[in-house]
Amino acid sequence: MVKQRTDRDNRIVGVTAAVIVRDGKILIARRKPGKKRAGFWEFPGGKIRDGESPEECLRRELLEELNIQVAVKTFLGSFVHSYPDITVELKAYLCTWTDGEITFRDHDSIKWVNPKKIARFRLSPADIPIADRILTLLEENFEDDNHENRNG
Ligand SMILES: Nc1nc2c([nH]c(=O)n2[C@@H]2O[C@H](COP(=O)(O)OP(=O)(O)OP(=O)(O)O)[C@@H](O)[C@H]2O)c(=O)[nH]1
Repeated sequence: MVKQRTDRDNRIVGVTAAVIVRDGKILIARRKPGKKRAGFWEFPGGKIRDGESPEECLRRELLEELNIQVAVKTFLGSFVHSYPDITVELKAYLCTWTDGEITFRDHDSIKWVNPKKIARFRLSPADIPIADRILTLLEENFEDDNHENRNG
């Protein structure tokens, strides 16, 4: 069996990731110097605290990290990834930005990107399956739209 590195209690650490969509673009944020995986782009979010739901975690983290309020919508999937220091289970949700102006705390830059161009950015490795999931959903919607157009 492959040995996974986990937290002190030998757990996989649950982490939330918000895929915030606006005008067809999604928000990515770059981890600031001094943080683990500094310089990598990720979806904002963070570690789920004991007793907290992923949705509560996202609302708390987005307020703490970016100073914005979000509505948590669709669950996109959950992806486990092992780094040398931690194993995370990243739980991704589509979110919409409902209030507040963005200011950063844990990041040094943010970008709104066309999901089709996301591969140009050096994403945290755990986020790559999320980006793939978003692209698959976009393709499925495109196919659905084409299907509807053809049939009605
Ligand atoms: N927030 C966030 N963390 C991610 C993503 N992808 C990914 O691998 N991670 C990893 O998941 C862990 C979450 O850490 P974090 O630093 O954002 O969370 P936090 O603020 O709650 O914890 P902290 O107070 O220990 O820094 C880090 O090891 C981070 O590198 C992502 O898309 N968003």
